[in-house]
Amino acid sequence: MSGLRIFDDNAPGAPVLDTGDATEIAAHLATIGVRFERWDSPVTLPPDAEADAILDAYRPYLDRLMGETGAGSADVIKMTPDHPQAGTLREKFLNEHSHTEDEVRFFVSGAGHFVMHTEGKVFDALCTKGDLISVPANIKHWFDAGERPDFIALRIFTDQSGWVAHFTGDAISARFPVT
Ligand SMILES: CSCCC(=O)/C(O)=C/O
Ligand SMILES: [Fe+2]
Ligand code: NI
Repeated sequence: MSGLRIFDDNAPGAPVLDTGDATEIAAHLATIGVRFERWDSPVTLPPDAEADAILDAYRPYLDRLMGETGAGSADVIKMTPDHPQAGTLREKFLNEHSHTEDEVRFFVSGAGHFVMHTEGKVFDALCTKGDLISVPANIKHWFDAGERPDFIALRIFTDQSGWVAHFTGDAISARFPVT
């Protein structure tokens, strides 16, 4: 189930809000400019579907999203517990960073935490199958799907160079473990 916990950024372990209600999640995230939607999409795919088949199946949704956001490209990220780069990618995404474009992701399956750090607060959004999240450009954040990541997500890019992160050097994610 999707969820949201909000903390003061100097008080890990003591959430000021903890909810699993999608309407409440969306409303709280909207206060920091984050778009969150749960999509009841009719798409069904075999668990071993290739990236191209996933992109094709979601093409109508992607076209609409890309039209709305002005994005130019989309890809699929698929993480499994035995992915050879699971550890390396986890380290990379766990370091607090920002992007110069909105980070738009749709969870086709599985789950992961997007954690935003802004206005003296930490917003830990647990995204699960069917969730769309858009983290605005320049908001500090990190991502964690744990030691055994298991998710497929669509990623939508405006930046022609693909995934470009600006790391803050703050080790805050170690103080706010989410998995
Ligand atoms: C679920 S997509 C992988 C994470 C990612 O691209 C990112 O920028 C996290 O902040
Ligand atoms: Fe990011
Ligand atoms: Ni978790």
